[in-house]
Amino acid sequence: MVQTFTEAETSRFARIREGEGELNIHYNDCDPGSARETVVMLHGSGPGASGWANFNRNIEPLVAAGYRVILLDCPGWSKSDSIVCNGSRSNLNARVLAGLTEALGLARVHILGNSMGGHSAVAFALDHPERVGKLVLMGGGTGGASPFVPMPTEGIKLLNGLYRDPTIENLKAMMNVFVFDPSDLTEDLFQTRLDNMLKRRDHLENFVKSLAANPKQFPDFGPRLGEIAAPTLVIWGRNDRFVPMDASLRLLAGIPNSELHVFNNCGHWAQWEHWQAFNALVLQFLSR
Ligand SMILES: O=C(O)CCC(=O)/C=C/C=C(\O)C(=O)O
Repeated sequence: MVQTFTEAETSRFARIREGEGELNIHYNDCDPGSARETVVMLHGSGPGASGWANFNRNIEPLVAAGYRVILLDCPGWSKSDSIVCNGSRSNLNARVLAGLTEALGLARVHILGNSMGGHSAVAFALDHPERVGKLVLMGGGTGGASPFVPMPTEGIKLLNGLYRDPTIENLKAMMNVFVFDPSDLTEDLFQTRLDNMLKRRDHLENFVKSLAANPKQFPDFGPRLGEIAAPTLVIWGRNDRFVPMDASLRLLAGIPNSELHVFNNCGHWAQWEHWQAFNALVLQFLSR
């Protein structure tokens, strides 16, 4: 029988040191009870994003395969403390991930990062190589300009605009660019996402302040990708209008032990748009 989980029953908090203070960090812990390995999933930077919202189609198959799945809500999202990030948000998230894995006694984890989560996974792998098993980078992994697509991309412009003016119309405009086939997006999904956004206007305001303080929240790790020894699966949507597919080629070229899978007819949310094939791909990669 497939074990099912709810957000509420898996909801946890941990206090993580950051600088001179502490952050109250929310995460979901989906533990089958007999797991030998842990997969940490890191969400993207959109308004109202959370681990659960990004990865709810990916949790149960991984738990059914025996993995403990932890969904970290980065500072500035969901039920975690808010923060103004004046430096690298990729490295801030990596420090929080380091604190959480230490608090949970996890010496080594696999990391599945979506967009900003991918950038943060790479930052963590560069700072703590001994604590990374395998990496799955999906729609992210490094900042830096595309040689082919005008930046900021149309998707990022809509994302930044939504932070400034959080309306259902602007949310729909962003989400319709987010995925290749918007027909799968429901009014319920929009409303849930809008409710999550409006519950934490401090997150919205602080993201705008962070961008003003440092427009390059996600550094270009290109020169350091060769340091990553972890086996890495890069997954992208060919029709990604947020972080263009050529970023996947930079990751493939830079990370020595990496491979790339591109989903056709897929936007920026491969783990949601093609979830069955995505889950099978990830499980096969992790099991090797
Ligand atoms: O700007 C970047 O490089 C990262 C963009 C990003 O992380 C966007 C992700 C958005 C979501 O995952 C979401 O809104 O659910």
